[in-house]
Amino acid sequence: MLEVSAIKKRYGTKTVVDTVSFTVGTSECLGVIGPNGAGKTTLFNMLDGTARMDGGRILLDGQDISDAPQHARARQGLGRAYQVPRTFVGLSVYENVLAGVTHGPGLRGAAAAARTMEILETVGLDAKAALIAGGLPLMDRKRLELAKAMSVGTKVILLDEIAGGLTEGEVHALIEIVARLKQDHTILWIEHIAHALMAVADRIMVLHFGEKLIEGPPAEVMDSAIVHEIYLGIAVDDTADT
Ligand SMILES: Nc1ncnc2c1ncn2[C@@H]1O[C@H](COP(=O)(O)OP(=O)(O)OP(=O)(O)O)[C@@H](O)[C@H]1O
Repeated sequence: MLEVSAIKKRYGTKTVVDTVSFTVGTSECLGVIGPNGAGKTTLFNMLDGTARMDGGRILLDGQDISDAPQHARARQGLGRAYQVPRTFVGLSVYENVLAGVTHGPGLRGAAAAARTMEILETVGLDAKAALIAGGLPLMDRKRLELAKAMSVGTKVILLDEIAGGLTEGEVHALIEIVARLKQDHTILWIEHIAHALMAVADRIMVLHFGEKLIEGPPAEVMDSAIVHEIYLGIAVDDTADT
């Protein structure tokens, strides 16, 4: 569904994403981790068209979207949920999602209304459809952020550290929603909360100074010497003695 080949981004003389490639299929979740400044957000910005690429190619469902503007990528089914929810605070929960299904997949009338309610049910907000978004507690704002990403992202959803700031119980509820979304979407998830990624991701990719260091099954990647080294500062040679 998403095929990324050798994408690159430079700011001035600094290469912040360096020749990164990966593919993610439907009903798959690729977790993305890496220390601060590793290039994770810049990667997402290139995927959704917020940042221009300096090289490489992105195929979405077989179509080359490398030069497509952000709104065109949204129309082709790519949505994104942000760490700090970007809700329209003065609109209702329902109107926030309706705006997405209208502008993304371009639904109208009864079809748009039905899709909006279906999405709200998926994230557990159907009973709160009429409430004003700005008054929701944090977990419900996260649910709404996911709903907005779904409203546009009919095929691919980018999740940008959505579990931040939640209680342990809320993180579990979020994991369940993401697992539901995964059934019929392609998901990329940047997340610092490791157990959330371990629960849903099929593979994890590690970025460091813009380069992809490793990609593989979650347990294998999290136990790898390279991850221990970059997160805990334990040199690979040292671990051999312990
Ligand atoms: N608009 C910009 N102009 C110049 N440099 C930038 C810009 N955006 C990001 N960078 C630099 O690119 C590098 C990668 O940043 P990025 O935000 O993608 O990292 P990250 O892995 O998402 O980090 P974090 O986990 O802290 O969000 C950093 O060195 C950052 O300072």
